[in-house]
Amino acid sequence: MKALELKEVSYSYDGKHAIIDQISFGVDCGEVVSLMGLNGAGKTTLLELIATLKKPAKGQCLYFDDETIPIPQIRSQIGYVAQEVALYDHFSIEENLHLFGKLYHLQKEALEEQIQKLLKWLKLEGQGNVKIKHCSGGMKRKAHLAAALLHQPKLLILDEPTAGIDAPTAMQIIESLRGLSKEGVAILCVAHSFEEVLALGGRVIWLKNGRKHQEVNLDDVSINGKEQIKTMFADCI
Ligand SMILES: Nc1ncnc2c1ncn2[C@@H]1O[C@H](COP(=O)(O)OP(=O)(O)OP(=O)(O)O)[C@@H](O)[C@H]1O
Repeated sequence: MKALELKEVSYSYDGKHAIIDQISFGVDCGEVVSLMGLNGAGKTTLLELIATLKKPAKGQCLYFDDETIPIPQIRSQIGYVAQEVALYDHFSIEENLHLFGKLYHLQKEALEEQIQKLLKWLKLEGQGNVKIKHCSGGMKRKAHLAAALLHQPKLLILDEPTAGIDAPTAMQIIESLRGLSKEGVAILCVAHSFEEVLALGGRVIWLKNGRKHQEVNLDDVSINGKEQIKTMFADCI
């Protein structure tokens, strides 16, 4: 099943210049798709369109092969991790997760179970009572990811989930994401570096000036091929 299908989606902030220009692609359940592109290529805008925070000027975003699914229902099946960590500084990681869980209307026991599962899975065990303002960048990113996963979304949309964190922690997050995709979650991720894209596997789509510039399935490419691709797309990284 397709978790997401974009059909010639366009968007403009001023009604004149297309920031997103007729982009089409799909993401299957259990698939990982990375988005790359230079600053200003349109990656964040595209994710906001997919997360239903913006409406396409033209074209259509389809979710779960269902043309009639209403926006609240789409949102209940999407996890969106924006570039900025949006957690309450004065509350602990667990307190934040409880707050978000209530927003998703999760039952108390199920929420507690899900929080403990996510803390363990993201290697945050024993750190749940640390206030966000005392967390390292990596801990904040992981807590943000946990908040987006509380309601067990089928489509996960991530805007540079490893920005500003060290390579081993970034790789831990990527491993966790790969695990999720194996469980059937569709993942669309703006990647921070080509190394991360390679570690994530799946498909990579390069955006350039709001358009889909190139698309490659890394699972079909040899190690030498990956080096060639890296060189080939150096102007987009
Ligand atoms: N609120 C806004 N109003 C007008 N223009 C905007 C707005 N937000 C973004 N833009 C413009 O849209 C274009 C795409 O921005 P966007 O943030 O989507 O790119 P990006 O690829 O995510 O960049 P980065 O890698 O720097 O995060 C840029 O030219 C940017 O200046």
